[in-house]
Amino acid sequence: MSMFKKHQILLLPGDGIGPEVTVPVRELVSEINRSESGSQGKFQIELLEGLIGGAATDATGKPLPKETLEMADSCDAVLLAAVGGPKYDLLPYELRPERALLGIREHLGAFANLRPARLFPELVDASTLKPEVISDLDLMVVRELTGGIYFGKPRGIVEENGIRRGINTETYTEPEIERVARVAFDLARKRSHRVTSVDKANVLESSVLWREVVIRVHKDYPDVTLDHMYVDNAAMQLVRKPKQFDVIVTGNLFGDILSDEASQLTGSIGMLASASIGGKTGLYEPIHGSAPDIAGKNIANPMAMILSLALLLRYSLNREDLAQRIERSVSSVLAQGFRTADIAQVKGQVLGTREMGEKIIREYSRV
Ligand SMILES: NC(=O)C1=CN([C@@H]2O[C@H](COP(=O)(O)OP(=O)(O)OC[C@H]3O[C@@H](n4cnc5c(N)ncnc54)[C@H](O)[C@@H]3O)[C@@H](O)[C@H]2O)C=CC1
Ligand SMILES: CC(C)CC(=O)C(=O)O
Ligand SMILES: [Mg+2]
Repeated sequence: MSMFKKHQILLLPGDGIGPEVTVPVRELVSEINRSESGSQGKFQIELLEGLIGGAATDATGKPLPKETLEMADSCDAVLLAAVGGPKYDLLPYELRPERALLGIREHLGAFANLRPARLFPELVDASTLKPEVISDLDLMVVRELTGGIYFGKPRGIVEENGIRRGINTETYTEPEIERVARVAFDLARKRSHRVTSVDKANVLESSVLWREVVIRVHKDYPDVTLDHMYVDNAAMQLVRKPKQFDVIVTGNLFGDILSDEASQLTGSIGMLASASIGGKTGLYEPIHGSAPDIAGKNIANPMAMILSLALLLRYSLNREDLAQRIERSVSSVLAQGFRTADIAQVKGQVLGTREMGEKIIREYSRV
């Protein structure tokens, strides 16, 4: 009988391109298990699957079934593809797929969303910026994930005197800011010791407090340089001179927007993975959504999802070696000239989602 526990990962394919980009992950996990099963091999992964988003609503009437949360709690990590789609857009907020996404992040306590934006050298031509501005780009957006305006109360649509009003509330507490700031400063220590805190402290009290707390926490990190930037300027600076940034720490809404912007610097949103940490169980997701415009066509880029598995191995399963092996496999396939449609603007042979997944897995078995 086996003497070791398999690492359990809960896979949540979700909606739109979610199930498509999940296929290569299942195959890659099989390949990892195969290559780790040697006589020294004590490392095996068991994939469980669950429902979330529109797929869960279709099957159970609820976007975030209790069973999904129970499975998430008992697993070592969760890997979620994407949720949402036009079919669900008119549902009330509590029943929307996006509510389920926020719900699982909150349930897991995954308050720090790390969104690395690293340019694979092979994709310099796919970036929207000139090679001299963009080459070697490697920045990290640390986005607060379980607070801010996506969660603040009051929220809703009310009617007063026949006029409807949509309400959302941006709110941050000191402990919420402090804990995510610490994650950013700790990360900066492992990188180039620079943090830019992004806020809108010229008009928002939540940002005034954000800035105050970040400055206070910074006192514990004298070896790290801290500067502050308003979010409108940061959005501009990201496309003007992105290499001025190393770690960006910011709130939920600003981080959501800035990381999608950063993805274009690296070629495509189909390339960027994320890790949401801070709770007992880590949550890993590509930064993209369910991309209904390309769903079901076998053209979505599976690399963001595959690279999210790499982050899971790095942060939750403590296997930096396997994370790097996946990243090397992606690099190597790109170096051979293979592209998915979203990164094929300039050159390369265009592969479908499945075929790109197969290439990366074959490469993984070699590198
Ligand atoms: N984490 C999640 O589950 C997220 C879910 N959403 C939901 O997804 C749905 C669509 O939202 P959008 O604003 O269109 O954002 P999106 O990220 O799904 O798509 C934006 C654009 O990027 C493209 N794109 C995204 N992922 C790609 C990939 N892997 N390969 C190639 N191209 C890719 C899409 O085709 C689209 O043109 C909505 O229901 C939204 O609420 C949006 C963002 C995150
Ligand atoms: C439902 C949204 C908050 C999802 C999203 O755009 C994201 O987390 O990047
Ligand atoms: Mg987003």
